[in-house]
Amino acid sequence: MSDKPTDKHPSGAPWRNFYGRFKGKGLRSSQEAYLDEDLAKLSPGKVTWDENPERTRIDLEALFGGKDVWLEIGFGGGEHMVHQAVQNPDVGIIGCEPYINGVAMLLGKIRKAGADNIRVHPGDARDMFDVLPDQSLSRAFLLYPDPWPKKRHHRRRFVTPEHLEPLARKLKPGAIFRVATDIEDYVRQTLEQVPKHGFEWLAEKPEDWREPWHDWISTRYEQKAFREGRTPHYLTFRKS
Ligand SMILES: C[S@@+](CC[C@H](N)C(=O)[O-])C[C@H]1O[C@@H](n2cnc3c(N)ncnc32)[C@H](O)[C@@H]1O
Repeated sequence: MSDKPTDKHPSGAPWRNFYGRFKGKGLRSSQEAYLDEDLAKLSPGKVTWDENPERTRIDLEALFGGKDVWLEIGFGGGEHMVHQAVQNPDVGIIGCEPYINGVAMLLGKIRKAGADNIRVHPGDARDMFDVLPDQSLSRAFLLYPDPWPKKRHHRRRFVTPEHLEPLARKLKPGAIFRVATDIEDYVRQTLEQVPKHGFEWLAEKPEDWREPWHDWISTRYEQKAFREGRTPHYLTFRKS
């Protein structure tokens, strides 16, 4: 059975009532329109459901016609994802973000750029790990993940086995995983944890973290980090 996106939730309420979590300012009416009109069309959720969870998978061939597939985890306002989509029309990009205001911002940017190679999951990246085929992604981005600064909250960080193990399974051998963070202790945890999951840190010298990627565009969160005097770190890993 296939799960077709429809214009309305079965209850008749607009989809935006069911996506993500609301946070921050209310949505402008134009943003509500983006959510109502565009989100169902941009869903990666053409999942073939099966009683066996191992066979419940997204058909990426149908979604992107055989293009390389990249994943952005926590796209915030979506500026980086739209930038990459426009620069790389031969790639299909799936973005995950539970922050509904961010999803609405992204949809506005997709309309403006006219990008047709983005699909949006308005929720947790772990939902995608459940439905993506293994070894299907050639790139993943984790850009300024939530820092969880208190020590007792470090286990909530994305760079923990709970997230890294399924992410590693979804990446192809040779795939690239980029992590940007402005938190030194996050760098420590990333360099400690990510290599345990079959990734090699691609740094010729330790200070290579200072250089942004050649195709980088600064994100909203990075701009905030600069304003508050924090230093970005750019880490690149390759999946073995
Ligand atoms: C600090 S913000 C950075 C946003 C954006 N990448 C940037 O650089 O501006 C971290 C984002 O990750 C999202 N996030 C947190 N946990 C997530 C998860 N499990 N799956 C997807 N997104 C997540 C949050 O909602 C938040 O928008």
